[in-house]
Amino acid sequence: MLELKNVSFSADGKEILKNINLVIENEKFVVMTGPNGGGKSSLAKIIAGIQKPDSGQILLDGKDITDWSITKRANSGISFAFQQPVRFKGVTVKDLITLASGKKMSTISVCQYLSEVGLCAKDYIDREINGSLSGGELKRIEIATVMARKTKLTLFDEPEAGIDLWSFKNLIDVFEKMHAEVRGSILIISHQERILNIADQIVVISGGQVSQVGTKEEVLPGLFGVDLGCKYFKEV
Ligand SMILES: Nc1ncnc2c1ncn2[C@@H]1O[C@H](COP(=O)(O)OP(=O)(O)OP(=O)(O)O)[C@@H](O)[C@H]1O
Repeated sequence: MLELKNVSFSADGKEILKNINLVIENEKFVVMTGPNGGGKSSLAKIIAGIQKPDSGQILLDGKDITDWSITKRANSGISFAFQQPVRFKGVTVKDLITLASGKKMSTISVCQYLSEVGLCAKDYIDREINGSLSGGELKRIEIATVMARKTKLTLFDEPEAGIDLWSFKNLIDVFEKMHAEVRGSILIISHQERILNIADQIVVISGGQVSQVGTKEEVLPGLFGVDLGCKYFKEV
C-alpha cells in the first residue's frame, strides 16, 4: 500500500501540490485525472522519487520512503513508465526487456511481451534502442519493459500519448492483463474515457489538490459536462 500524507511541493516559487493525502491500496487499478496543469505529473514524479516534496511523507507498506532515491524506490517495487525508454548504446530490445525482468529470459518470452504491445517480435527483438525507432515503437517497448518488471506499483503518465497508430483497444487489454497477472497496483494518469472506465478508483487532481476520490460510478458522472479544460473522452 502506498500512502501520501500532507505532501506539498513547490517549484520556481510556485505552489504546485498542496497538502496531498492519498492512499493507493494493493492490487488496485487507479486512474488519476483532472485539468491540465493540475499537478498529476508532479505527483507521479514525487511517488517515483524523481522530485522531492517540500513537506509531507510517502509510505510504502508502512515504511517511510520520502528520502529514498529513485533507484532505492525502484528496487523496492515502484516502476515509472517514462514517455520513452532510456537509451544505451549497443543495448537491444531483447537486452532491455531481459534487464527489466531481472532474470534470464528465452527469446520466446521476450517475443511474448513484444507481441502483447502490438509489435511483430521478430522485427524488433535484435534492434538497438536508438533514434531509428519511431516514437510509438519506443513507447510500446517502454510498456513491454514495465510489464516484464512486474513491480508492486507501476506508474504510467499518459500512456496513450503517441500510440495512435496502435489500436487503443490493445492498450486497454495490456493494462487489464497486467492488473490480473502481476497482482500489483497500477496508477495511470489519463484523460481517456476507456481507461477511466476500467479503474477501480479514480482520483481527480485539480489546482494542486485531490478534489475527488471514488469509484467510476461516483466520479465519472461529475466529470461529464464539466469543462475542466482538458481532453476528456476524446478518442485516440
Ligand atoms: N519544475 C517546475 N518548475 C515550474 N513549474 C512547474 C514545474 N513542474 C511543474 N510545474 C508547473 O506545475 C503545474 C502542474 O504541472 P504538472 O505537469 O504536474 O500538471 P499535470 O496535471 O500533469 O498537467 P497535464 O494534464 O497538462 O499533463 C503546471 O502549472 C506546471 O507548469
